[in-house]
Amino acid sequence: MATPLIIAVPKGRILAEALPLLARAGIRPEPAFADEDSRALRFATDVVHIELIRVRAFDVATFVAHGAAQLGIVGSDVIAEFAYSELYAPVDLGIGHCRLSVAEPAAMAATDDPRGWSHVRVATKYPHVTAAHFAARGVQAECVKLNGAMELAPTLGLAPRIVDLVSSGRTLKENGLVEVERIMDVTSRLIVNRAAMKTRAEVVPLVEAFRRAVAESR
Ligand SMILES: Nc1ncnc2c1ncn2[C@@H]1O[C@H](COP(=O)(O)OP(=O)(O)OP(=O)(O)O)[C@@H](O)[C@H]1O
Ligand SMILES: O=P(O)(O)OC[C@H]1O[C@H](OP(=O)(O)OP(=O)(O)O)[C@H](O)[C@@H]1O
Repeated sequence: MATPLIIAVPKGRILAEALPLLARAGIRPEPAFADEDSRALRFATDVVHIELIRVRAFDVATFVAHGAAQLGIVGSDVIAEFAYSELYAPVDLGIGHCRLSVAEPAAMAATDDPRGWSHVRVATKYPHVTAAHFAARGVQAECVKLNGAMELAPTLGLAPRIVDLVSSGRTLKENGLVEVERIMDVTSRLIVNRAAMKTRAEVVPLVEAFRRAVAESR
């Protein structure tokens, strides 16, 4: 029997936006895939030999980089944070729009000038992107790694600033923070394992199917 082709898809907010794109690319998973209450992690699709796995957003890149999955759907924030050389990101899927930004308490921002920073202490889920961003402009960044709820860090004294994803800005506002610097714009991408691109004949036609699906949805 042929080895199945595995596509890694993040659970959470991207899943809902990814399902119509997958369908347009000709891949319809078994119903349990869209059911967030299901405890299954590996799902059949209506395409023989194509299976989906549902993993955490940050783990999609790791599964694909190591060849455990051949393709994946993941935010460009995650791709930038890992910078795996084994990953190729050929299609911008146009979903999961947000931005990665530096934020700080509104009272602090009133008198703060980012051009005067020489050292910053930052709470973030993105220590590598954060350090590289600040290093590029000669600022040393000391990062406190968190996996969520970064917005709590300034008021609780963990770090005066945060680097986190912003979309509507509601989370910042409700926690008394304001955006002071934008690091990158983010959308979700189709990622492919570079070796699989060469060794699995099904990969290139699938990439083209996703490209067409995105063009049709515009
Ligand atoms: N507010 C947002 N608006 C749009 N896209 C977002 C937003 N927040 C996150 N994303 C995108 O969705 C991806 C997954 O984010 P999500 O918040 O679902 O993951 P998470 O809850 O942090 O994941 P996990 O629980 O696995 O740690 C991010 O990597 C980013 O690309
Ligand atoms: O600007 P907004 O529209 O408020 O969106 C920003 C929020 O969205 C993301 O979190 P998410 O809602 O995914 O929660 P989580 O990180 O705790 O999973 C991000 O980490 C911010 O907290």
